[in-house]
Amino acid sequence: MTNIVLFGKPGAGKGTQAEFLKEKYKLTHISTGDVFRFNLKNDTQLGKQARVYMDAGDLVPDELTTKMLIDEVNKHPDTNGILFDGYPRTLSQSEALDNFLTSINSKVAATIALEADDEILIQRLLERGKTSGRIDDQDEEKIRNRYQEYNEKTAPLMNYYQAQGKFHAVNGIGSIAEITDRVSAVIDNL
Ligand SMILES: Nc1ncnc2c1ncn2[C@@H]1O[C@H](COP(=O)(O)OP(=O)(O)O)[C@@H](O)[C@H]1O
Repeated sequence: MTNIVLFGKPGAGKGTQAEFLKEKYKLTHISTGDVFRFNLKNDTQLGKQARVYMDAGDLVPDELTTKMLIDEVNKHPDTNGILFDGYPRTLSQSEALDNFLTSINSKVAATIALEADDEILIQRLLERGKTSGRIDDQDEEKIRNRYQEYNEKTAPLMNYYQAQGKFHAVNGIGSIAEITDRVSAVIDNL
């Protein structure tokens, strides 16, 4: 299994790149944000528990998120590899992911970060909010809260993966195809 973690701030383009990369490398794309939104829409137990956090732009508690993630991975026992999008987002999640992957004789092959400037990203999200219907993209205060969550809880993961020699940063500004090429160059060298 070639498992790739796509890393980046809200709006960095993880979901967009994942759509191309999953086809190109025949990977299973798991977006925790998408899974949560599906549960919200269908008003499941999980959706009910996650809603207050998501609507505020806060992270959903680790225990709930990790359980959901493991359930998703277990739905694809024969996959070539998973493209993780939006997970892990805290140190506890990265440790949980490593422990889980070890338990199935696998590991994270690489973490690839899409890098872009905050102000550009906030504008992108506000644009997305006009058409996507996502409550968390329509209010600048909620967006800024997600950046604060990212800076406090997610940014430290860069060191975690750097220490393992698995962290690769890619310039996230450019055309979609250019960025896919940059990410592909990293994957092709693994
Ligand atoms: N790994 C995670 N841990 C905790 N909460 C998460 C995680 N992934 C997604 N969420 C919740 O779902 C929301 C939307 O996630 P996502 O679609 O990845 O949005 P974005 O990257 O645009 O902020 C997050 O703000 C958070 O509330």
